[in-house]
Amino acid sequence: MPTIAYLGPPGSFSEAAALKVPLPDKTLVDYPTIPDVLEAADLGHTTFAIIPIENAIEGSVNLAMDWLIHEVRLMIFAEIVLPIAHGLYVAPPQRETPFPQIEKIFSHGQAIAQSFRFLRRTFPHAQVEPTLSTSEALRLVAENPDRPWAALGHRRGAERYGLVERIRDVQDSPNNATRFLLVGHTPPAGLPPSERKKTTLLVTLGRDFPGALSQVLHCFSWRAINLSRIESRPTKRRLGSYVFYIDIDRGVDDVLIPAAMEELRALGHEVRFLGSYPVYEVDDD
Ligand SMILES: O=C(O)C(=O)Cc1ccccc1
Repeated sequence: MPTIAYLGPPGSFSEAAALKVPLPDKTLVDYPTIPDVLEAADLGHTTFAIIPIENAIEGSVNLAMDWLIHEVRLMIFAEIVLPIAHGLYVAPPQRETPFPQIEKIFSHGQAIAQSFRFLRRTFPHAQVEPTLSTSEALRLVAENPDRPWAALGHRRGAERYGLVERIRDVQDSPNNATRFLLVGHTPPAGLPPSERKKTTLLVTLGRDFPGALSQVLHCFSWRAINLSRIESRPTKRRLGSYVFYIDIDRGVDDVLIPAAMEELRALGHEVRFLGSYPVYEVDDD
């Protein structure tokens, strides 16, 4: 049975995304950090890993992107788009603690960023402290019931740790969603067909010259290859040098995408193929 590494402990959004991977039999294994999750799959401790890569409000999850780009050699096999709603949870003894007396609010940096307006307005005096995951924050609050603390996280995660909901839907946009990637070394058998597909490439400019990026984009545009996302991340070799993470809004074909990659290489750019994969938009139920 395939195993999927995810950012734990149980009750995280990553777990909710992993549960939605459309493979009939799977076992989930939790790890404490995103690098640990990716390394588990890279070293073969698990068959796959699932990582959050981009959020509708906060944008890229840089740690996940950078580890995927630089530290492991994994391919992308599927994308799961999960709606994200955060609630504010407290331990049972704090169910009536007035908001101005809540001293600390814990959560993952992404969840804090996705709820920043709410936190500033409703808890201007609270100390906001980042944790490795939202479920880690929920657990911390549950383990310290006598402290006037709260956590932002997933409703089902909060139920698992016996917490009480004080406010629901605190994220700064009702359409909040996160893209998760399923990555591994060997493609899964039996993923169902999807309406949408994507292809992801990493392009590093060979050398910098006026119009270098425009040249790269031109290789796609004249072939009518539509890009749905382009992000630059540091190459980490020196300041000011970037790798472009490029999503194409369709699956790889026999002619146009391979030709674009060949042309980019002939022009002296580095190209890495990260995968061509189905996109599943799921409900969080
Ligand atoms: O901390 C979690 O629960 C995660 O899985 C990371 C995350 C945090 C906030 C939104 C989406 C993913």
